[in-house]
Amino acid sequence: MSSVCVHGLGYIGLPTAAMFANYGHDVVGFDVDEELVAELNGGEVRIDEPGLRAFVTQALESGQLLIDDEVPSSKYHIICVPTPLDRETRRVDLSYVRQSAKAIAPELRTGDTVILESTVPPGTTVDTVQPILERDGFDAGEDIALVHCPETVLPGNIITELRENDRIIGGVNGVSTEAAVRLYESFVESEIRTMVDATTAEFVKLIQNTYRDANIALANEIAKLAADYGVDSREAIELANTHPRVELHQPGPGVGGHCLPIDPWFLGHDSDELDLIARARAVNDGMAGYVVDRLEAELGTVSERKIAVLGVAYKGNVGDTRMSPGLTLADELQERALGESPLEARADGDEPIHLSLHDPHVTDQALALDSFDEAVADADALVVTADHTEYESLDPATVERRMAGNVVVDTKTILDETAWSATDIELIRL
Ligand SMILES: NC(=O)c1ccc[n+]([C@@H]2O[C@H](COP(=O)([O-])OP(=O)(O)OC[C@H]3O[C@@H](n4cnc5c(N)ncnc54)[C@H](O)[C@@H]3O)[C@@H](O)[C@H]2O)c1
Ligand SMILES: CC(=O)N[C@@H]1[C@@H](OP(=O)(O)OP(=O)(O)OC[C@H]2O[C@@H](n3ccc(=O)[nH]c3=O)[C@H](O)[C@@H]2O)O[C@H](CO)[C@@H](O)[C@@H]1O
Repeated sequence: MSSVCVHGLGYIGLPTAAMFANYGHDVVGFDVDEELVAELNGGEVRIDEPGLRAFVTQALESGQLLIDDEVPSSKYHIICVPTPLDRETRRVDLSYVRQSAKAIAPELRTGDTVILESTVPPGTTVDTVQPILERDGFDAGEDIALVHCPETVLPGNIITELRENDRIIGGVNGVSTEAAVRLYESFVESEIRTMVDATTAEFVKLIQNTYRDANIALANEIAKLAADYGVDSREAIELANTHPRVELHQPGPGVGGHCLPIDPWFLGHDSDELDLIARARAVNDGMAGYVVDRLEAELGTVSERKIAVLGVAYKGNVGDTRMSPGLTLADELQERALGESPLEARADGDEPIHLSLHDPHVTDQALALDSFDEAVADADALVVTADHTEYESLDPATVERRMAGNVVVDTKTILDETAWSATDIELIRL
Protein backbone atom coordinates (compact mmCIF):
# COMPACT_ATOMS: atom_id res chain seq x y z
CA MET A 1 0.00 0.00 0.00
CA SER A 2 1.19 3.51 -0.77
CA SER A 3 1.24 6.92 0.81
CA VAL A 4 -1.21 9.22 -0.94
CA CYS A 5 -1.84 12.95 -0.50
CA VAL A 6 -5.15 14.23 -1.90
CA HIS A 7 -5.13 17.99 -2.57
CA GLY A 8 -8.60 19.58 -2.23
CA LEU A 9 -11.30 17.94 -0.11
CA GLY A 10 -14.48 18.92 -1.95
CA TYR A 11 -17.05 16.86 -3.86
CA ILE A 12 -14.26 14.92 -5.61
CA GLY A 13 -11.24 14.99 -3.29
CA LEU A 14 -13.01 13.94 -0.09
CA PRO A 15 -14.63 10.73 -1.42
CA THR A 16 -11.41 9.95 -3.32
CA ALA A 17 -9.28 10.33 -0.18
CA ALA A 18 -11.71 8.17 1.83
CA MET A 19 -11.74 5.55 -0.94
CA PHE A 20 -7.94 5.17 -0.98
CA ALA A 21 -7.91 5.08 2.85
CA ASN A 22 -10.66 2.46 3.01
CA TYR A 23 -8.63 0.30 0.61
CA GLY A 24 -5.66 0.41 2.99
CA HIS A 25 -3.50 3.25 1.67
CA ASP A 26 -1.96 5.79 4.07
CA VAL A 27 -3.80 8.93 3.05
CA VAL A 28 -3.41 12.57 3.98
CA GLY A 29 -6.24 14.83 2.85
CA PHE A 30 -4.91 18.36 2.40
CA ASP A 31 -7.03 21.48 1.94
CA VAL A 32 -6.22 25.20 2.10
CA ASP A 33 -9.59 25.89 3.76
CA GLU A 34 -8.70 25.77 7.48
CA GLU A 35 -12.35 25.78 8.56
CA LEU A 36 -13.01 22.72 6.39
CA VAL A 37 -9.94 20.95 7.81
CA ALA A 38 -11.19 21.63 11.37
CA GLU A 39 -14.71 20.44 10.49
CA LEU A 40 -13.44 17.20 8.96
CA ASN A 41 -11.16 16.57 11.90
CA GLY A 42 -14.26 16.95 14.09
CA GLY A 43 -16.01 14.31 11.98
CA GLU A 44 -18.30 16.80 10.20
CA VAL A 45 -19.02 16.32 6.47
CA ARG A 46 -20.70 19.34 4.87
CA ILE A 47 -21.34 17.74 1.45
CA ASP A 48 -24.80 16.21 0.99
CA GLU A 49 -23.94 12.97 -0.85
CA PRO A 50 -25.50 9.57 -0.13
CA GLY A 51 -23.25 7.38 2.03
CA LEU A 52 -20.38 9.89 2.15
CA ARG A 53 -20.52 10.70 5.85
CA ALA A 54 -20.27 7.03 6.88
CA PHE A 55 -17.56 6.38 4.27
CA VAL A 56 -15.42 9.28 5.53
CA THR A 57 -16.03 8.35 9.17
CA GLN A 58 -14.86 4.79 8.44
CA ALA A 59 -11.66 6.15 6.87
CA LEU A 60 -10.98 8.56 9.72
CA GLU A 61 -11.72 6.03 12.47
CA SER A 62 -9.45 3.42 10.89
CA GLY A 63 -6.58 5.90 11.12
CA GLN A 64 -5.85 5.46 7.37
CA LEU A 65 -7.12 8.98 6.59
CA LEU A 66 -5.59 12.04 8.23
CA ILE A 67 -6.82 15.53 7.43
CA ASP A 68 -4.13 18.19 7.45
CA ASP A 69 -3.39 21.75 6.40
CA GLU A 70 0.18 20.91 5.41
CA VAL A 71 1.43 18.98 2.39
CA PRO A 72 3.48 15.92 3.34
CA SER A 73 5.93 13.96 1.20
CA SER A 74 3.95 11.18 -0.50
CA LYS A 75 4.45 8.51 -3.10
CA TYR A 76 1.32 9.84 -4.88
CA HIS A 77 -0.11 13.39 -5.01
CA ILE A 78 -3.62 13.71 -6.43
CA ILE A 79 -4.86 17.18 -7.38
CA CYS A 80 -8.64 17.69 -6.96
CA VAL A 81 -8.81 21.49 -6.69
CA PRO A 82 -11.36 23.78 -8.39
CA THR A 83 -11.02 24.88 -12.01
CA PRO A 84 -13.73 27.54 -12.24
CA LEU A 85 -14.78 29.33 -15.40
CA ASP A 86 -14.88 33.12 -15.60
CA ARG A 87 -18.37 33.52 -17.00
CA GLU A 88 -17.56 36.86 -18.67
CA THR A 89 -14.38 35.87 -20.49
CA ARG A 90 -15.20 32.14 -20.66
CA ARG A 91 -11.60 31.44 -19.61
CA VAL A 92 -10.70 28.85 -17.02
CA ASP A 93 -9.03 29.96 -13.80
CA LEU A 94 -6.05 27.62 -13.38
CA SER A 95 -4.67 29.46 -10.34
CA TYR A 96 -5.77 26.68 -7.92
CA VAL A 97 -4.04 24.04 -10.06
CA ARG A 98 -0.88 26.16 -10.20
CA GLN A 99 -0.99 26.77 -6.46
CA SER A 100 -1.37 23.05 -5.85
CA ALA A 101 1.54 22.12 -8.15
CA LYS A 102 3.69 24.74 -6.39
CA ALA A 103 2.85 23.20 -3.00
CA ILE A 104 3.72 19.70 -4.26
CA ALA A 105 7.04 20.59 -5.97
CA PRO A 106 9.17 21.04 -2.80
CA GLU A 107 7.90 17.73 -1.37
CA LEU A 108 8.73 15.63 -4.43
CA ARG A 109 11.24 12.78 -4.30
CA THR A 110 12.49 10.65 -7.16
CA GLY A 111 9.90 7.98 -8.01
CA ASP A 112 6.84 9.97 -6.84
CA THR A 113 3.72 10.35 -9.00
CA VAL A 114 1.58 13.44 -9.52
CA ILE A 115 -1.97 12.93 -10.78
CA LEU A 116 -4.17 15.78 -11.99
CA GLU A 117 -7.84 14.82 -11.54
CA SER A 118 -9.36 18.31 -11.84
CA THR A 119 -11.16 18.97 -15.13
CA VAL A 120 -8.95 21.19 -17.29
CA PRO A 121 -8.57 22.49 -20.86
CA PRO A 122 -6.57 20.20 -23.17
CA GLY A 123 -2.84 20.71 -22.66
CA THR A 124 -2.96 21.81 -19.00
CA THR A 125 -1.04 18.85 -17.53
CA VAL A 126 1.87 19.35 -19.91
CA ASP A 127 1.80 23.14 -20.33
CA THR A 128 0.89 24.26 -16.80
CA VAL A 129 1.60 21.52 -14.25
CA GLN A 130 4.74 19.93 -15.73
CA PRO A 131 6.88 23.13 -15.84
CA ILE A 132 6.08 23.91 -12.19
CA LEU A 133 7.03 20.40 -11.05
CA GLU A 134 10.24 20.48 -13.11
CA ARG A 135 11.50 23.77 -11.66
CA ASP A 136 13.60 22.00 -9.02
CA GLY A 137 15.43 19.92 -11.63
CA PHE A 138 13.09 16.93 -11.77
CA ASP A 139 12.28 15.53 -15.19
CA ALA A 140 8.63 14.45 -15.53
CA GLY A 141 8.57 10.98 -17.03
CA GLU A 142 12.15 10.28 -15.87
CA ASP A 143 12.46 11.24 -12.18
CA ILE A 144 8.78 11.59 -11.38
CA ALA A 145 5.57 10.32 -13.01
CA LEU A 146 2.90 12.75 -14.19
CA VAL A 147 -0.59 11.89 -15.48
CA HIS A 148 -4.06 13.25 -16.04
CA CYS A 149 -6.78 10.98 -14.72
CA PRO A 150 -10.15 12.70 -15.16
CA GLU A 151 -12.92 12.18 -12.65
CA THR A 152 -16.29 11.10 -14.09
CA VAL A 153 -18.45 10.34 -11.04
CA LEU A 154 -22.09 11.43 -10.98
CA PRO A 155 -23.09 13.53 -7.95
CA GLY A 156 -25.74 11.53 -6.09
CA ASN A 157 -23.93 8.26 -6.86
CA ILE A 158 -20.29 9.20 -6.26
CA ILE A 159 -19.08 6.30 -4.10
CA THR A 160 -20.49 3.63 -6.39
CA GLU A 161 -19.25 5.35 -9.56
CA LEU A 162 -15.75 5.86 -8.11
CA ARG A 163 -15.41 2.08 -8.03
CA GLU A 164 -17.50 1.15 -11.04
CA ASN A 165 -16.82 3.76 -13.75
CA ASP A 166 -14.11 3.03 -16.29
CA ARG A 167 -11.04 5.21 -15.69
CA ILE A 168 -8.96 6.95 -18.28
CA ILE A 169 -5.29 7.53 -17.50
CA GLY A 170 -3.06 9.55 -19.78
CA GLY A 171 0.55 9.91 -18.69
CA VAL A 172 3.35 12.03 -20.09
CA ASN A 173 5.07 8.71 -20.83
CA GLY A 174 4.47 4.98 -20.39
CA VAL A 175 6.21 4.78 -17.01
CA SER A 176 3.96 7.56 -15.68
CA THR A 177 0.81 5.86 -16.93
CA GLU A 178 1.82 2.54 -15.36
CA ALA A 179 2.58 4.17 -12.00
CA ALA A 180 -0.93 5.65 -11.85
CA VAL A 181 -2.57 2.39 -12.98
CA ARG A 182 -0.90 0.58 -10.06
CA LEU A 183 -2.59 3.00 -7.65
CA TYR A 184 -6.11 3.05 -9.13
CA GLU A 185 -6.31 -0.70 -9.67
CA SER A 186 -6.37 -1.07 -5.87
CA PHE A 187 -10.07 -0.09 -5.88
CA VAL A 188 -11.37 0.41 -9.45
CA GLU A 189 -13.56 -2.55 -10.38
CA SER A 190 -14.04 -1.71 -14.06
CA GLU A 191 -11.68 -1.06 -16.99
CA ILE A 192 -8.69 1.23 -16.64
CA ARG A 193 -8.05 2.60 -20.11
CA THR A 194 -4.60 3.97 -20.70
CA MET A 195 -2.79 6.16 -23.19
CA VAL A 196 0.59 7.82 -23.29
CA ASP A 197 -0.84 11.29 -23.75
CA ALA A 198 -2.27 13.47 -20.99
CA THR A 199 -3.87 15.89 -23.47
CA THR A 200 -6.07 13.17 -24.99
CA ALA A 201 -7.26 12.19 -21.50
CA GLU A 202 -8.17 15.84 -20.81
CA PHE A 203 -9.95 16.09 -24.18
CA VAL A 204 -11.95 12.89 -23.64
CA LYS A 205 -13.32 14.10 -20.28
CA LEU A 206 -14.49 17.34 -21.91
CA ILE A 207 -16.18 15.70 -24.88
CA GLN A 208 -18.10 13.35 -22.55
CA ASN A 209 -19.74 16.29 -20.78
CA THR A 210 -20.12 18.22 -24.03
CA TYR A 211 -21.97 15.27 -25.58
CA ARG A 212 -24.42 15.25 -22.68
CA ASP A 213 -24.90 19.03 -22.74
CA ALA A 214 -25.50 19.10 -26.51
CA ASN A 215 -27.84 16.13 -26.31
CA ILE A 216 -29.91 17.91 -23.62
CA ALA A 217 -29.94 21.04 -25.81
CA LEU A 218 -31.44 18.94 -28.60
CA ALA A 219 -34.06 17.60 -26.18
CA ASN A 220 -34.84 21.16 -25.04
CA GLU A 221 -35.30 22.36 -28.61
CA ILE A 222 -37.46 19.30 -29.33
CA ALA A 223 -39.62 20.18 -26.29
CA LYS A 224 -40.19 23.69 -27.61
CA LEU A 225 -41.05 22.36 -31.09
CA ALA A 226 -43.35 19.70 -29.60
CA ALA A 227 -45.28 22.37 -27.67
CA ASP A 228 -45.94 24.24 -30.91
CA TYR A 229 -47.37 21.08 -32.47
CA GLY A 230 -49.37 20.01 -29.41
CA VAL A 231 -47.15 16.94 -29.03
CA ASP A 232 -46.05 15.51 -25.66
CA SER A 233 -42.26 15.81 -25.89
CA ARG A 234 -41.51 13.12 -23.30
CA GLU A 235 -43.72 10.59 -25.04
CA ALA A 236 -42.18 11.51 -28.41
CA ILE A 237 -38.63 11.18 -27.04
CA GLU A 238 -39.44 7.85 -25.41
CA LEU A 239 -40.79 6.52 -28.68
CA ALA A 240 -37.87 7.95 -30.68
CA ASN A 241 -35.46 6.24 -28.29
CA THR A 242 -36.87 2.81 -29.18
CA HIS A 243 -34.80 3.11 -32.37
CA PRO A 244 -31.53 1.20 -31.85
CA ARG A 245 -29.37 4.21 -32.77
CA VAL A 246 -31.26 7.06 -31.06
CA GLU A 247 -30.59 8.08 -27.45
CA LEU A 248 -32.13 11.48 -26.78
CA HIS A 249 -31.84 12.95 -23.27
CA GLN A 250 -34.63 14.76 -21.42
CA PRO A 251 -35.70 18.41 -21.62
CA GLY A 252 -35.74 20.58 -18.52
CA PRO A 253 -35.47 24.12 -17.14
CA GLY A 254 -31.82 24.43 -18.18
CA VAL A 255 -28.59 22.62 -17.43
CA GLY A 256 -27.02 23.24 -14.04
CA GLY A 257 -24.23 21.95 -11.88
CA HIS A 258 -20.54 22.35 -11.72
CA CYS A 259 -19.64 20.55 -14.95
CA LEU A 260 -22.01 20.47 -17.92
CA PRO A 261 -22.53 24.26 -18.23
CA ILE A 262 -18.78 24.87 -17.84
CA ASP A 263 -16.71 22.09 -19.38
CA PRO A 264 -17.78 22.63 -23.04
CA TRP A 265 -16.19 26.10 -22.89
CA PHE A 266 -12.84 24.52 -21.92
CA LEU A 267 -12.73 23.04 -25.41
CA GLY A 268 -12.58 26.58 -26.79
CA HIS A 269 -9.59 27.53 -24.66
CA ASP A 270 -7.04 27.18 -27.44
CA SER A 271 -9.31 26.71 -30.42
CA ASP A 272 -11.75 28.94 -32.36
CA GLU A 273 -13.77 25.97 -33.59
CA LEU A 274 -16.63 26.00 -31.04
CA ASP A 275 -19.82 26.34 -33.07
CA LEU A 276 -22.59 23.80 -32.46
CA ILE A 277 -21.26 23.36 -28.91
CA ALA A 278 -21.66 27.09 -28.21
CA ARG A 279 -25.18 27.07 -29.72
CA ALA A 280 -26.11 24.12 -27.49
CA ARG A 281 -24.93 26.12 -24.47
CA ALA A 282 -27.10 29.05 -25.59
CA VAL A 283 -30.16 26.81 -26.05
CA ASN A 284 -29.75 25.37 -22.56
CA ASP A 285 -29.13 28.80 -21.02
CA GLY A 286 -32.26 30.06 -22.79
CA MET A 287 -34.59 27.59 -21.08
CA ALA A 288 -35.25 29.85 -18.08
CA GLY A 289 -36.50 32.53 -20.49
CA TYR A 290 -38.67 29.95 -22.24
CA VAL A 291 -40.27 28.87 -18.94
CA VAL A 292 -41.06 32.53 -18.16
CA ASP A 293 -42.59 32.89 -21.66
CA ARG A 294 -44.85 29.93 -20.91
CA LEU A 295 -45.83 31.47 -17.55
CA GLU A 296 -46.57 34.83 -19.17
CA ALA A 297 -48.73 33.09 -21.77
CA GLU A 298 -50.88 31.75 -18.90
CA LEU A 299 -50.75 34.66 -16.44
CA GLY A 300 -50.56 37.60 -18.85
CA THR A 301 -47.68 38.99 -16.84
CA VAL A 302 -45.49 37.77 -14.03
CA SER A 303 -45.38 41.25 -12.46
CA GLU A 304 -46.91 41.39 -9.00
CA ARG A 305 -47.71 37.68 -9.07
CA LYS A 306 -46.69 35.18 -6.46
CA ILE A 307 -44.64 32.45 -8.09
CA ALA A 308 -43.16 29.53 -6.17
CA VAL A 309 -40.00 27.88 -7.51
CA LEU A 310 -39.84 24.31 -6.23
CA GLY A 311 -36.24 23.09 -6.43
CA VAL A 312 -33.16 25.30 -6.20
CA ALA A 313 -30.67 22.42 -6.21
CA TYR A 314 -29.16 21.98 -9.66
CA LYS A 315 -30.84 18.58 -10.05
CA GLY A 316 -32.94 16.03 -8.17
CA ASN A 317 -32.01 14.65 -4.74
CA VAL A 318 -28.81 16.69 -4.29
CA GLY A 319 -28.23 19.77 -2.15
CA ASP A 320 -25.75 21.47 -4.50
CA THR A 321 -27.01 24.79 -5.94
CA ARG A 322 -24.06 25.59 -8.23
CA MET A 323 -25.41 26.98 -11.53
CA SER A 324 -28.91 25.99 -10.43
CA PRO A 325 -31.65 26.28 -13.10
CA GLY A 326 -34.16 27.06 -10.31
CA LEU A 327 -32.11 30.05 -9.15
CA THR A 328 -31.56 31.19 -12.74
CA LEU A 329 -35.31 31.01 -13.27
CA ALA A 330 -35.87 33.12 -10.14
CA ASP A 331 -33.47 35.78 -11.53
CA GLU A 332 -35.18 35.69 -14.92
CA LEU A 333 -38.62 36.10 -13.30
CA GLN A 334 -37.35 39.02 -11.25
CA GLU A 335 -35.94 40.69 -14.36
CA ARG A 336 -39.07 40.09 -16.43
CA ALA A 337 -41.26 41.42 -13.61
CA LEU A 338 -39.31 44.68 -13.56
CA GLY A 339 -40.34 45.14 -17.19
CA GLU A 340 -38.78 47.67 -19.52
CA SER A 341 -38.48 50.49 -16.97
CA PRO A 342 -36.83 48.83 -13.97
CA LEU A 343 -36.04 52.12 -12.25
CA GLU A 344 -39.67 53.29 -12.39
CA ALA A 345 -40.86 49.90 -11.21
CA ARG A 346 -38.54 50.08 -8.19
CA ALA A 347 -39.48 53.69 -7.40
CA ASP A 348 -43.08 52.90 -6.47
CA GLY A 349 -41.77 50.81 -3.57
CA ASP A 350 -43.78 47.68 -4.40
CA GLU A 351 -42.02 44.37 -4.91
CA PRO A 352 -42.19 43.74 -8.68
CA ILE A 353 -42.90 40.06 -8.04
CA HIS A 354 -43.42 37.82 -5.03
CA LEU A 355 -41.00 34.94 -5.42
CA SER A 356 -40.94 32.04 -3.02
CA LEU A 357 -38.18 29.43 -3.16
CA HIS A 358 -38.42 25.95 -1.68
CA ASP A 359 -36.07 22.99 -1.61
CA PRO A 360 -36.06 20.03 0.80
CA HIS A 361 -32.39 19.20 0.07
CA VAL A 362 -30.75 22.64 0.26
CA THR A 363 -29.48 23.91 3.61
CA ASP A 364 -27.82 27.16 2.46
CA GLN A 365 -29.23 29.81 4.85
CA ALA A 366 -28.28 32.65 2.49
CA LEU A 367 -31.04 31.59 0.09
CA ALA A 368 -33.89 32.42 2.52
CA LEU A 369 -35.91 29.38 1.51
CA ASP A 370 -39.56 29.02 2.49
CA SER A 371 -41.29 25.93 3.82
CA PHE A 372 -43.42 24.07 1.29
CA ASP A 373 -46.63 25.41 2.86
CA GLU A 374 -45.37 29.00 2.75
CA ALA A 375 -44.31 28.60 -0.89
CA VAL A 376 -47.62 27.23 -2.11
CA ALA A 377 -49.92 29.48 -0.04
CA ASP A 378 -51.76 31.90 -2.34
CA ALA A 379 -49.34 31.30 -5.20
CA ASP A 380 -50.49 32.24 -8.69
CA ALA A 381 -48.16 29.64 -10.19
CA LEU A 382 -45.79 26.87 -9.13
CA VAL A 383 -42.77 25.81 -11.17
CA VAL A 384 -41.09 22.48 -10.38
CA THR A 385 -37.43 22.88 -11.35
CA ALA A 386 -35.72 19.89 -9.70
CA ASP A 387 -36.79 16.26 -9.84
CA HIS A 388 -36.60 15.66 -6.10
CA THR A 389 -38.38 12.48 -5.00
CA GLU A 390 -40.38 14.57 -2.49
CA TYR A 391 -42.15 16.44 -5.31
CA GLU A 392 -43.30 13.30 -7.13
CA SER A 393 -45.94 12.63 -4.50
CA LEU A 394 -47.36 16.16 -4.13
CA ASP A 395 -51.09 15.97 -3.49
CA PRO A 396 -52.85 17.89 -6.30
CA ALA A 397 -56.03 18.53 -4.30
CA THR A 398 -54.11 20.07 -1.38
CA VAL A 399 -51.98 22.19 -3.69
CA GLU A 400 -55.07 23.40 -5.57
CA ARG A 401 -56.79 24.38 -2.32
CA ARG A 402 -53.81 26.41 -1.10
CA MET A 403 -52.92 28.22 -4.31
CA ALA A 404 -54.59 31.45 -5.42
CA GLY A 405 -54.10 30.66 -9.11
CA ASN A 406 -54.09 27.40 -11.04
CA VAL A 407 -50.87 27.23 -13.07
CA VAL A 408 -48.30 24.52 -12.38
CA VAL A 409 -45.28 24.14 -14.66
CA ASP A 410 -43.62 20.75 -14.31
CA THR A 411 -40.30 21.26 -16.10
CA LYS A 412 -39.05 17.78 -15.15
CA THR A 413 -42.29 15.87 -15.83
CA ILE A 414 -42.36 14.21 -12.43
CA LEU A 415 -45.96 14.95 -11.44
CA ASP A 416 -48.57 12.27 -12.11
CA GLU A 417 -50.59 13.70 -15.01
CA THR A 418 -53.64 11.54 -14.34
CA ALA A 419 -53.89 12.59 -10.68
CA TRP A 420 -53.45 16.28 -11.53
CA SER A 421 -56.02 16.14 -14.35
CA ALA A 422 -58.69 15.49 -11.70
CA THR A 423 -58.19 19.12 -10.53
CA ASP A 424 -58.72 22.47 -12.26
CA ILE A 425 -54.99 23.06 -12.31
CA GLU A 426 -53.45 23.91 -15.66
CA LEU A 427 -50.49 21.49 -15.74
CA ILE A 428 -47.82 22.53 -18.21
CA ARG A 429 -45.04 20.07 -18.95
CA LEU A 430 -41.89 20.60 -21.03
N1 LIG B 1 -18.21 17.95 -8.51
C1 LIG B 1 -18.26 17.12 -9.52
O1 LIG B 1 -19.27 16.50 -9.78
C2 LIG B 1 -17.06 16.87 -10.40
C3 LIG B 1 -17.03 15.73 -11.20
C4 LIG B 1 -15.91 15.50 -12.01
C5 LIG B 1 -14.86 16.41 -12.01
N2 LIG B 1 -14.92 17.51 -11.21
C6 LIG B 1 -13.77 18.43 -11.22
O2 LIG B 1 -13.02 18.18 -10.03
C7 LIG B 1 -12.41 19.40 -9.57
C8 LIG B 1 -12.82 19.66 -8.13
O3 LIG B 1 -14.22 19.84 -8.10
P1 LIG B 1 -15.06 19.78 -6.75
O4 LIG B 1 -16.48 19.77 -7.15
O5 LIG B 1 -14.53 18.71 -5.88
O6 LIG B 1 -14.66 21.20 -6.11
P2 LIG B 1 -15.01 21.74 -4.63
O7 LIG B 1 -15.10 23.21 -4.76
O8 LIG B 1 -16.12 20.95 -4.04
O9 LIG B 1 -13.69 21.37 -3.78
C9 LIG B 1 -12.43 21.85 -4.07
C10 LIG B 1 -11.63 21.94 -2.77
O10 LIG B 1 -10.28 22.33 -3.11
C11 LIG B 1 -9.81 23.20 -2.07
N3 LIG B 1 -8.64 23.91 -2.58
C12 LIG B 1 -8.59 25.06 -3.32
N4 LIG B 1 -7.31 25.35 -3.61
C13 LIG B 1 -6.55 24.38 -3.06
C14 LIG B 1 -5.16 24.14 -3.04
N5 LIG B 1 -4.30 24.93 -3.67
N6 LIG B 1 -4.70 23.07 -2.36
C15 LIG B 1 -5.57 22.24 -1.70
N7 LIG B 1 -6.90 22.43 -1.70
C16 LIG B 1 -7.38 23.48 -2.38
C17 LIG B 1 -11.01 24.05 -1.72
O11 LIG B 1 -10.84 24.64 -0.44
C18 LIG B 1 -12.14 22.99 -1.78
O12 LIG B 1 -12.35 22.41 -0.51
C19 LIG B 1 -12.85 20.48 -10.56
O13 LIG B 1 -11.89 20.60 -11.58
C20 LIG B 1 -14.12 19.90 -11.15
O14 LIG B 1 -14.43 20.43 -12.43
C21 LIG B 1 -15.97 17.76 -10.40
C1 LIG C 1 -21.25 12.76 -19.02
C2 LIG C 1 -21.84 12.79 -17.64
O1 LIG C 1 -22.73 12.04 -17.38
N1 LIG C 1 -21.32 13.68 -16.74
C3 LIG C 1 -21.76 13.74 -15.36
C4 LIG C 1 -22.02 15.20 -14.95
O2 LIG C 1 -22.65 15.17 -13.68
P1 LIG C 1 -23.87 16.17 -13.36
O3 LIG C 1 -24.45 15.87 -12.03
O4 LIG C 1 -23.46 17.57 -13.61
O5 LIG C 1 -24.83 15.69 -14.57
P2 LIG C 1 -26.36 15.51 -14.86
O6 LIG C 1 -27.01 14.52 -13.99
O7 LIG C 1 -26.43 15.25 -16.31
O8 LIG C 1 -27.00 16.93 -14.54
C5 LIG C 1 -26.56 18.14 -15.15
C6 LIG C 1 -27.76 19.02 -15.46
O9 LIG C 1 -28.43 18.55 -16.62
C7 LIG C 1 -29.82 18.38 -16.36
N2 LIG C 1 -30.30 17.28 -17.20
C8 LIG C 1 -29.71 16.05 -17.10
C9 LIG C 1 -30.11 15.00 -17.90
C10 LIG C 1 -31.15 15.21 -18.85
O10 LIG C 1 -31.57 14.30 -19.60
N3 LIG C 1 -31.72 16.46 -18.93
C11 LIG C 1 -31.31 17.50 -18.12
O11 LIG C 1 -31.85 18.60 -18.24
C12 LIG C 1 -29.87 18.09 -14.86
O12 LIG C 1 -31.15 18.36 -14.33
C13 LIG C 1 -28.81 19.04 -14.34
O13 LIG C 1 -29.29 20.37 -14.22
O14 LIG C 1 -20.83 15.94 -14.88
C14 LIG C 1 -19.90 15.42 -13.88
C15 LIG C 1 -18.76 16.41 -13.72
O15 LIG C 1 -17.87 16.38 -14.78
C16 LIG C 1 -19.46 14.04 -14.33
O16 LIG C 1 -18.49 13.54 -13.42
C17 LIG C 1 -20.71 13.13 -14.41
O17 LIG C 1 -20.35 11.85 -14.88
